[in-house]
Amino acid sequence: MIEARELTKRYGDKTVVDHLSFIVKPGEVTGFLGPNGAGKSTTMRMIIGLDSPTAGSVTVNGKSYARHAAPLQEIGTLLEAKSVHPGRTAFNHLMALAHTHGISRRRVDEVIELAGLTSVAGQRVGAFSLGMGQRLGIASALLGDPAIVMLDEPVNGLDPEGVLWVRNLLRGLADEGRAVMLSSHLMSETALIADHLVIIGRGRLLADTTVDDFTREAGGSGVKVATTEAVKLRSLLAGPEVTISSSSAEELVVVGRDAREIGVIAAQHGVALYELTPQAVSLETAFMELTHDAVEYQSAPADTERKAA
Ligand SMILES: Nc1ncnc2c1ncn2[C@@H]1O[C@H](COP(=O)(O)OP(=O)(O)OP(=O)(O)O)[C@@H](O)[C@H]1O
Repeated sequence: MIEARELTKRYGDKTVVDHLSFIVKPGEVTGFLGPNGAGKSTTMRMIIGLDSPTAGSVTVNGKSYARHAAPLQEIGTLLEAKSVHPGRTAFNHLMALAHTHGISRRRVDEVIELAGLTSVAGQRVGAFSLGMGQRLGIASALLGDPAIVMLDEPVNGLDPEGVLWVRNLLRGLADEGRAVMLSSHLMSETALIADHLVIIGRGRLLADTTVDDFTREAGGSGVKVATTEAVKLRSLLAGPEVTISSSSAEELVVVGRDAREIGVIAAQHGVALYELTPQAVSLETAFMELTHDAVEYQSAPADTERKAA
């Protein structure tokens, strides 16, 4: 378990992480989301003691990271720009790490296989593609068989097969009872892997929720119905919790009744429908709306860019 309490980091007069509290629980995948510059990497660096908090605290399995005698066995991490000696082979890199923690050669072979690196284990890391480097980073994170796995942007640079592999691997690790935390700036990808979401912007907590709740809230913007009998259908669907708007003579947008209910009412009254479409908001759109005011690097709208060009 990771527990952050009022975690704060300032660089000069800039507050990069601002009174952030959250829990990463065993048996769950926690997605740590935020736009570029939100403070995700800084928070992760503080979790493993690479940066010290200006205020607040964070513990890993009940203690600060530095107080664990064998931290690799508590928390396995993949942080961006991890330093790996380019002249070493993948096998030697993992063996060197294993030696520092008394981890057996057998475990090194296991993680090489788990990460799909068997055929390239004897190759120099400097010649690795971005995707192979990510796999090696994940293999390193799993070396100590840790109860917590924390990965910064683990699908960066991976091809679709690699993305699927990470997704299944992380799901499997959580199902074994481990606490899994992964950062991302992609909501849709994270929603496929995570159970729990911690969303930050400008270092502050914007939402601590579940993927199910976030998806449900993002989806509730009505059902579009098209029929030649719009006036009749409007009165059939009316109700105290129902709002109906109309953009043309044959179209209604109904909020407060789902598509199934509307279809059944229309059929019972012999009203023919030629469209019945739930107006789902994409997860990415909902995420962008949530984080909009907290985006550090706003891009100009596309048409402004065109005019400027
Ligand atoms: N050593 C530092 N000195 C000064 N400012 C820093 C330092 N490290 C990070 N920052 C600033 O802190 C903010 C948060 O950076 P951080 O890398 O934690 O964000 P992030 O959410 O991981 O972003 P990204 O998705 O782009 O990786 C940024 O504005 C960054 O410029």
